[in-house]
Amino acid sequence: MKLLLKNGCPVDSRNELPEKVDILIENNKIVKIAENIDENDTEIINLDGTKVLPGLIDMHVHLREPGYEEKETIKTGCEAAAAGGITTVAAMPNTDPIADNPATIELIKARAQEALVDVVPLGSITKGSSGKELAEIGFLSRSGVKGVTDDGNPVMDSEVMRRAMEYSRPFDLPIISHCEDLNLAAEGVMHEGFYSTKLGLKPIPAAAEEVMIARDIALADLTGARLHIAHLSTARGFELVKAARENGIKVTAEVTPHHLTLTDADLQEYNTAMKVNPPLRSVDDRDTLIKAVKDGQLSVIATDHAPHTYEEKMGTIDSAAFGISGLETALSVLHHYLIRKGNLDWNQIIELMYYNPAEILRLDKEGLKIGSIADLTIFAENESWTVDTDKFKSLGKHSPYNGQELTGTVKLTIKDGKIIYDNRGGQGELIY
Ligand SMILES: NC(=O)N[C@@H](CC(=O)O)C(=O)O
Ligand SMILES: [Zn+2]
Ligand SMILES: [Zn+2]
Repeated sequence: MKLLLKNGCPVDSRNELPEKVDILIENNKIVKIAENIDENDTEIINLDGTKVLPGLIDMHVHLREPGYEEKETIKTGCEAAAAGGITTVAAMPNTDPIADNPATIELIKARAQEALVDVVPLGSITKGSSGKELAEIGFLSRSGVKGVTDDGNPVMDSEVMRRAMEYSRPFDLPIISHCEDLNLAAEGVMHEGFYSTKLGLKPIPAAAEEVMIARDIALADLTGARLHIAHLSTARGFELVKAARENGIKVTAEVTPHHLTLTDADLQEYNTAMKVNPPLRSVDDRDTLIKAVKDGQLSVIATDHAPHTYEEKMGTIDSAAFGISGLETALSVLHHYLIRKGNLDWNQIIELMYYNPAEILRLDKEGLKIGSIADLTIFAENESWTVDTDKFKSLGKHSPYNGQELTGTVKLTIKDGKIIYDNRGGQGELIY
């Protein structure tokens, strides 16, 4: 099987490429990249100057299977990823059962074989993510997990976290930390500040995140572990990470598209689609995070795609579940709000959503290069679309961007040399 993509604008500064290229794909691999390729008996697609990116990696995705298939399944979550131009997702272990053992990892891997995109399993740090007793991190590593995390919960006990970090080292696994002091966060539902007072909603102080980041950095320094901070949301949290990196401590951090584009003021209409953990923060926090990614001081953008059922997200802010569906809007949101405004460029996107997550998870990714697996994302910058959660492939229908017009559209997603998502006619068709 052959596929020839003509006139694409490649984005990959780590491989030297002309401004416009043709890419020939044979079976599952890129076999030729050149300014002009003539080839017979092949399907030809003219990309008309749209962007060609290496297939993106989202290292923070809640696929919910096994156990919460009413929220999402591996199949539907991977369909949402394909529609978002993402060809690899790391699956969070807060399923039921928690992915704290090899059997559950094997089940996830087996079910993921039928899925449209690659699923990289993550295991939990502690048994049942209860924060009490370490999971069998060695066995998890042997069954193929690429990181460990109790995401959804912090590891509150510092001694347990220390031991987890020590155990992670011989397996070269990153510890992905959900930084939240549960005593400080208490029953809070939104960021503590002017708006929590104005709206009469229970607050979560920025310090609930910051004290745990500070603790984890101290423990990473003590143990030499690789620490990755999940969904960083505060300015001081960023300053802590930056200072630790400058001191040679092995810490990376990720930020979500929603924390880069929204703030606590967006809760004023009591829209539960804005309820997420960590909460949308202040303008100052958001602007600090934007500057951090712009300056290349943050490693990763990840969606923290956290789908829930309609019932779980209806009702009041107090009662609704934390979490939003992010896979299908991420790239367009980043383009619309950041790239278009000069706060981020395409090569940075590739660092943040491809090379850096690949390095943290130890995935072998070489970008747009002869011999690479042909996982590609084709993105049209000049075409707009209106977010309509009813049309989401994800079962999670809650997005803070619902109803918004975004500039920039995923046109095609190619996985292993095969088109898995075709949006050229605007229909957003999935192809198995
Ligand atoms: N981000 C969220 O608001 N929710 C996540 C948990 C998490 O990422 O901590 C979930 O699993 O629903
Ligand atoms: Zn989390
Ligand atoms: Zn999460």
